[in-house]
Amino acid sequence: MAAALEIDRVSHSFGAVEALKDVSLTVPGSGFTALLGVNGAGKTTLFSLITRLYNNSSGVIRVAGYDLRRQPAQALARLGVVFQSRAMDADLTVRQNLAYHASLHGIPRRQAAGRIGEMLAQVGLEGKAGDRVSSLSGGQQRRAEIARALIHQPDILLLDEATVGLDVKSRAEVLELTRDLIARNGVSVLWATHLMDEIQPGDDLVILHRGEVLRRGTATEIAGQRGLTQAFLDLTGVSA
Ligand SMILES: Nc1ncnc2c1ncn2[C@@H]1O[C@H](COP(=O)(O)OP(=O)(O)OP(=O)(O)O)[C@@H](O)[C@H]1O
Repeated sequence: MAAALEIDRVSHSFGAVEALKDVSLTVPGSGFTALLGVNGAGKTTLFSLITRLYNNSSGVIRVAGYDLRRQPAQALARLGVVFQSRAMDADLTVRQNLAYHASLHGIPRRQAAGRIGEMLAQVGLEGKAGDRVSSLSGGQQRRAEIARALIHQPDILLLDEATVGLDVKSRAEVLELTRDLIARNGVSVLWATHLMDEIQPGDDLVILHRGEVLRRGTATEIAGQRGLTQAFLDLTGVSA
């Protein structure tokens, strides 16, 4: 299976601050890849490059085989994103938010209506389509954002610290839902987090620290005998 995302030697600076230094990683065509790093590691900067909020001026980014710089429309069409900050219009209903997103992707209205129902059912929000986003709980809003991000059937879903600000129960639900979607939709996931307990032994794991990829492998390989917490501490000098 082709890689869902390939990052090859990507760097990015904000003036004198080198936010990403020669970053390379691959997200396989299916499954859960965790991008683990403490605050300031460069996770959001990397997501901003993948989504073209910033231009990548060095290295290559490929989404589902499409070069982001040369074939941006094709690449972005294969990408679904849940940003760290809330990104839905709180005064509109869930359905209106999703319909707007579907129209941006050129999905015909009738097809979009069916797809919205299907995705809301998958994230456990059936019956909430007509509710204003502002009336939903934080966890429900995140789930609606996941449904929105999947409306155009992307190959890869990026989630940037998707559980920040949620209570323990909602955090677990959002994470479990995301893992279920991999099995149901065959989508592949890049999950950026600073929380080690969100990572499972079989997950692919990339450790990003101060803009550099320190390790890539399965969580089990990286953890070794000492466990992931100690391995992270040994690698970075800080605890996640
Ligand atoms: N717009 C910006 N201007 C200047 N420096 C920035 C900007 N955005 C990020 N940085 C710097 O780049 C580095 C990486 O930040 P980034 O936000 O990508 O990290 P992060 O891993 O996503 O952390 P967090 O979880 O806190 O957002 C940090 O040193 C940060 O201060």
